[in-house]
Amino acid sequence: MIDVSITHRLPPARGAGGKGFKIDVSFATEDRTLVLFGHSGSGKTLTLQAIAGLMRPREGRIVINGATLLDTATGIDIPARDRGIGYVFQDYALFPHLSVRKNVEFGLGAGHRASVAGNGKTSMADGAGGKRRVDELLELFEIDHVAHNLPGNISGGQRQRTALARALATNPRVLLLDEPFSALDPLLRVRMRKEFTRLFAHFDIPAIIITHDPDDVDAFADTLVLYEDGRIRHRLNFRELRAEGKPALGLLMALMG
Ligand SMILES: Nc1ncnc2c1ncn2[C@@H]1O[C@H](COP(=O)(O)OP(=O)(O)OP(=O)(O)O)[C@@H](O)[C@H]1O
Repeated sequence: MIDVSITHRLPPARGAGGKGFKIDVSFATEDRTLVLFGHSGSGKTLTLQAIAGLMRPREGRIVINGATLLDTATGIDIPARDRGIGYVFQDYALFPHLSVRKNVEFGLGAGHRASVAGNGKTSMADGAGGKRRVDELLELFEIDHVAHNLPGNISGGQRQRTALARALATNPRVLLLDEPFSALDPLLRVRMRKEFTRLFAHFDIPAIIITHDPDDVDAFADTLVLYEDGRIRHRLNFRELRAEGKPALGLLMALMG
């Protein structure tokens, strides 16, 4: 269950005119994959940052699978490192000086901190268990043969798999993916979408995905939230629309005008 409600106002950037930016969004779903869709600058990344604890909204409540990560009304604000979030940034944000293996291992350390903070999941950071877990992830993501390479010496798809493996190593409550396929060429995008579908089913973790690409929406959205200028303009239940044989994507395109 993902339940998010945030309100915040950002002042205009220094030297820039205008009113700044106001975000006021609220959505909840029991679905596994929620897609945030909308024009550039509509507030999608700010939403992920607030969920991850990287931005503190003025008012808000964020509950993931029963765990309250933020509730400004009651003063709850779990620190980012203890939220149990697997965040894959648009540019993957891999550590360039660490091997693929060490990047994934880093995730294990974060997972350990989250489990110490009491997210109810088993810790897997230590000793032989940790090494086994890293081996499993490297194999599952088909990056075991490049485990000792630096991120600068692997392909775009391998970089993306490394970032996802690192995020999943934390044993997260939820995955946050910011335009996960935008850095890939079109052919690789098609392949990685198929791989992600397989991996999502394997891990069975709720995911919130930001995208500008209707093909991502088609591949992943159970629920779709359409952002416009810091607000939610529409919410579509893609799972139901698909089940009813309705042209969900056509409906979305019509709504986008
Ligand atoms: N730290 C900040 N200070 C001031 N304004 C900011 C800051 N971060 C984001 N903004 C503004 O907030 C608005 C929403 O930004 P956000 O990054 O959430 O958009 P987005 O929907 O993710 O866009 P994109 O699809 O291009 O990534 C934008 O107008 C942006 O300029």
